[in-house]
Parts: sequence; C-alpha cells; structure tokens
Amino acid sequence: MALFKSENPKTEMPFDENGIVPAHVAIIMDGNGRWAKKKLMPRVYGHKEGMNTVKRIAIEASGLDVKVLTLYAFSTENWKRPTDEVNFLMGLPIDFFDVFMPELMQNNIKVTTIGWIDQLPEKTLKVVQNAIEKTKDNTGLILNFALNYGSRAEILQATKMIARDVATGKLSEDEITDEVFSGYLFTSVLGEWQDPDLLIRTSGEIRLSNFLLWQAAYSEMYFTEEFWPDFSTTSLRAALAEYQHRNRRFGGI
Ligand SMILES: Cc1cc(N2CCCCCC2)n2ncc(-c3ccc(F)cc3)c2n1
Repeated sequence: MALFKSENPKTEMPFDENGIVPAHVAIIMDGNGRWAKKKLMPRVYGHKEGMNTVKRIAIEASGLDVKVLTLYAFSTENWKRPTDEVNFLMGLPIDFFDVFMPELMQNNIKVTTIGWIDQLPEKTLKVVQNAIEKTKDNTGLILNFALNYGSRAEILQATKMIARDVATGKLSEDEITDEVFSGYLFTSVLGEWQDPDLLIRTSGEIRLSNFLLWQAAYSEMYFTEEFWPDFSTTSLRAALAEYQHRNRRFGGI
C-alpha cells in the first residue's frame, strides 16, 4: 500500500476552500521531543509548544468547517515514560484550558474525550470534566482529546461488554453487526462522525500506534515529516488538499 509522505507540504496541490472537507480529522501529534532536542531544549519544551499547536490547529479546523478533530494527547502506553515527564504532561490539559478556554468559547468549540479519564490525576480530571461541561452546548467543532486511550484496550472492553450483553440476553449473536460493535466504542458518542475520514501523523513515523484501529479501517492516511510543533495552518490545509485529491472507495472498486 503506497503511503503518502509529504516531503514539503507547502509545495503540494492547493487546498480548495469550496472543495470537500473531511468531517472527522484525527491526528497523531508526534515529534515534540525531537523538535525540542533539535533546539537543544528539554523534551517538555516540545510538549509545551505542541500544546500551542493544538490551539492553532483547532481554531483553523473550526474555520474550515471540520466537524470533529480527534487528537492523540496521551496513550495508555505513555504511563511508561519517566515520572517527571508524565507529571508534566498531566499538567498540560490544565494549562490548555487556563489559557485557551475563552478562545474555545468564542469559536463555539465543544470539548469531548475518549479514553479512561477516570484514571487521570484528580486535578487533571476535574479540569477536563469542567471543560466538557462548560462547552457541552457549543455547536461548532468537536475537539475530541484521546486521553489515556488505547485502541486494543477499547476493542477488548467492547468485546467484554458485548459478551456480557449476549450472556444476559440483552443482545443476540446475530444482532452483532459493524454498527452495533461501533456503538460499544468510546467514539460512539460522535454519532455519524465516529470514523475519521483523514488520519494525519507528524514526524515521519508511519505507524498507527494503537490509535483508532477499528474506526480508521477506511480512513485516508497522511504522513508528514514535520514535527508537531512545526505543524502550521498551512500544513493542515496541505493535508486537506491531499485529501481532496484522493478517490475514496471504502473497499469497493
Ligand atoms: C497529555 C496532553 C499532552 C499534550 N501535549 C501537547 C500536544 C502534543 C502531544 C503531547 C503533549 N496536550 N496538548 C493538549 C492537551 C489537552 C488534553 C486534554 C484536554 F482536555 C485539553 C488539552 C494535552 N494533553
């Protein structure tokens, strides 16, 4: 399968403002530590700058009429990182809302999460829950953070819930369809937009890293060498331009 790797997003085909826009864009925001290392700064400097990129890209996506932007902020595997790095990362949602909540409200952005947020530190959880509550009536872009999320664990959880519902007679075996299975995943709350149309990964890595494995079955994939802190509004428009020039078949001919 030919994977697209944009060498220089600024020189690809132009984005058509009147063309098709992916309803759901998912991003693996990779390369923050390497970006900082290139600048002879600590890794956490890259994470902090990456947080600023989150706000910039969310506002841009909101203006381009993207419906859902799912961002892989913290994976179930990230707990293995050094304690001081994990502690710093757990502070970023707090910093994010401290600084950007007014702008999120001005742009009618709704915050949601996927993942086991109940396992986050109390202070982080409270700030995230408060942001979800405060933005719940907003009708613009859904800014969906994958926090303490892992796709295989999500699929296993869904499988166990389905097994329980079959055992209790709530569900019969022949009622288990793609659509019913999807309803047991965290992303079911996204309704018609639960499957990403476009999945972007920065920093040159070409892997899914346990992200939206079920949901991304038919997603267009876009890989760019740029590190996440360098990912600009121009970079996003270049990815959307590439999406506009793909012919999606959903398994058909
Ligand atoms: C753990 C973590 C790491 C994190 N990074 C910055 C982006 C690059 C990836 C790693 C570091 N960012 N950036 C924003 C958030 C966030 C999460 C939830 C929320 F409701 C509001 C903001 C965030 N969370």
